[in-house]
Amino acid sequence: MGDGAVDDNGGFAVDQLVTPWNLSISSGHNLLRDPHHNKGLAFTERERDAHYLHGLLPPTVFTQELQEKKVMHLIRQYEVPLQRYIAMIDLQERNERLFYKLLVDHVEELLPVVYTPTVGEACQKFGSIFRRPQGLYISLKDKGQVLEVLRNWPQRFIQVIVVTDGERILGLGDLGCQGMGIPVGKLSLYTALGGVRPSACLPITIDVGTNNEKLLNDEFYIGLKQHRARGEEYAELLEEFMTAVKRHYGEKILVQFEDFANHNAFELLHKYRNTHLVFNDDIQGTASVVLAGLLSGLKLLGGTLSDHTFLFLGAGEAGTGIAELIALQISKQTGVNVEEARKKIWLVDSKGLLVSSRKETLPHFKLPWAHEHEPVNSLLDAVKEIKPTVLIGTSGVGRQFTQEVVETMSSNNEKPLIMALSNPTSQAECTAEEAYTWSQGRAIFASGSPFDPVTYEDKVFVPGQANNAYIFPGFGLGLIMCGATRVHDDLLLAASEGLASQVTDENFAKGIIYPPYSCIRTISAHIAASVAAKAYELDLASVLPRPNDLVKFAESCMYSPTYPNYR
Ligand SMILES: NC(=O)C1=CN([C@@H]2O[C@H](COP(=O)(O)OP(=O)(O)OC[C@H]3O[C@@H](n4cnc5c(N)ncnc54)[C@H](OP(=O)(O)O)[C@@H]3O)[C@@H](O)[C@H]2O)C=CC1
Ligand SMILES: CC(=O)C(=O)O
Ligand SMILES: [Mg+2]
Repeated sequence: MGDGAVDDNGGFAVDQLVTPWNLSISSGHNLLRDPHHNKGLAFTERERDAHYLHGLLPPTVFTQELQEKKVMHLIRQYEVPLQRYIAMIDLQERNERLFYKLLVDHVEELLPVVYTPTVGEACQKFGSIFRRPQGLYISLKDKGQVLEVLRNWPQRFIQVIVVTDGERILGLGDLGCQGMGIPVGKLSLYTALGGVRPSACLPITIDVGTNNEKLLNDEFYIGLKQHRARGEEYAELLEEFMTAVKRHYGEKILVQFEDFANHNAFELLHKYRNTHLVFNDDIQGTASVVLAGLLSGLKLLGGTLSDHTFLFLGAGEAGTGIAELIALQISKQTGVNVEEARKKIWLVDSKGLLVSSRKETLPHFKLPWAHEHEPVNSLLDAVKEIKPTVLIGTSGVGRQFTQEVVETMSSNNEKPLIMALSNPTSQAECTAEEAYTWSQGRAIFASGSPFDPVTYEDKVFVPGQANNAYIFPGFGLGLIMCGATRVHDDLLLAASEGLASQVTDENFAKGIIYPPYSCIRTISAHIAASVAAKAYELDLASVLPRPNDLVKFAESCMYSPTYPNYR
C-alpha cells in the first residue's frame, strides 16, 4: 500500500484496487457467515472451543429442535405470506440445514410459503425483496462465454439444474429475470421433498430480455432491458448453454426446464431429449402427477381410464402434456394405438374446442387433438356437447369453471372429477368451495395451489393438491440414483404408478386422490424406486449392479438436514 492510499473509506482510497481474500477453512466469524455450515446457537461448547466461536455467540446452546420451534414461532407471527417467504429465504441464506429441517418437518404448512402460491408474488415483487443473489444468471451478454459463467458457480459437483427463461411464470406471464424465484423454489423442494443435496442443485435463469412493458419501464428491474430475443439468437444461446452444461457437469447432469413459454418449451424438449438428460416439468411432471391422480381417482369413480372422457380448458404445455400421457397409458392398458386412445380426450383453447376445421391454424402440439367435430366456442358448450367425466383446467386463467360449468358436470356425472390446476391461487379455474358447493358435495376435486378443507352440509371435504411438486423431486432422485442417461415416457408412467400406489384406503375413505404431503419423503422414495426400476428395465441406468431394494436405496441416498458434529 503506497503513501496516500489510506483514507477514511475502510482503510482504502476509493480508487485503489483491493484483493477480496478469504480463508479456506471456515472458523470463527466466517463459520457463522457460511450458511452451509452455520448452526447458530446450536454450536456445542466443544465446537465453540475448536472453531474460535466464543464471544461471537451468546452463551446459551440450543438444540436444533429448539431452534426449529423458535423460528416456526417467529414465522407464524407474520400474517402476510410474503413476509413468511422473506423470513424463509433469510433463513436459507443464514443456516441452510435449519431451513431444510423446517421445510421437511412442516412441509404442509411451509410449502405454500416457499412454493405456490407465495413464490408467484415473490417473483412479481422480486426487485423489491431482492437481497442477496440466489442462483446463476446467464444473459445474452454472456454469449460466447457461458462455460466461463458456469465455472463461476462455487460448487463443482452438480446433479440437477432447474432452468427458466422467465417467460411463463406460473399463470402470471412474462416476469423476465424475476422468474429466478421459480428455479430457486423448485430446487429447495428437490432437497426437502426428494432428498437431493442442496450443494448439488443449481438454479439458473436465462435472461434473453422480457416483453413485459411494466418491467421494461421499471428503473429497478434487475434484468436486461430489451425485448425478448427470438429465433436464431435465442436458439444459439440455449445451444451454447446446453453444450456447456454437459461439458462442465458431464452426461448425467439432469436439466429440468421450467416455466418456458410453450413456443420454446416443446421445441427445447424435442431438441434435447435424445442428447441430454432433460425433463420439462410443466409438460411431463404435470402429466405424471395428473395421471397418478386419475389412476387413484378410478377407485372412487369406477371403470378404467378408457371408460372415461376427458375435457381440458387450456391446450398448452400442461394440457397437451397431460393429454398425451393419458393417451399413452390408455394405449398400454387396452392395446389400441395412441391415435385411437386420443379420441377420448378433448381440449379447449382460447378460441374454443380443438376441432379438425381449425387444423390449418394450429401449432404442431395441438394438431393431434383436433378431432372431427363441429366448432364449439365456449367451455360450457363443450361440456354440454362432449359430456366429459373428468374436467381439467390448465388455462392459466382464474374462475373459468363457472357455476353453470360445474353444475353441468354434476348433472352428467354422479361424481365429477374436477381439477383446477392453474397457479397461483388467483388463477385457479375454480376454488375448492365452488367445486364442492356447486356440485352439492359430489365433486372429487384437486387444484394446483392448495385450498383449505371445505365444510359443506356438515361434511368436511379435503381437496387434493395436484401439483408437479409430488413428482419432480422423487422423479429426479430416481434418475440420479440409477445414473439414468435419458428420460423415457415410460419413466413418467412409472412415476405416476409410484405416486398412485401411496394413496391409502384411509385417504380414499376421505375422498382424497393424492397422499398427504406430510409423507412426501416416503412418497418420493417410492417414486424414485419405481422410476429407477423402469430405467434398469429399459437399459437406461448406469449405476451397476442394480440395488435389490430400490426403496431402501432411495432412502439411503437422501440428504438429511440434521446437523453434523464438527471435529
Ligand atoms: N398444477 C401444476 O402442477 C401445474 C400447473 N400449471 C399451470 O397451468 C397453467 C397453464 O400452464 P401452461 O400449460 O404451461 O401454459 P400455456 O401457455 O402453454 O397454455 C395455456 C393454454 O390455456 C389457453 N387459454 C388461455 N386463456 C384461455 C381462456 N380464457 N379460455 C380457454 N383457454 C385459454 C391457451 O390458449 P391459446 O393456446 O389459444 O393461447 C393455452 O392453450 C398455468 O397457470 C400454470 O401455473 C402448469 C404446470 C404444472
Ligand atoms: C407448478 C408449476 O410448475 C407451474 O405452475 O408452472
Ligand atoms: Mg412450472
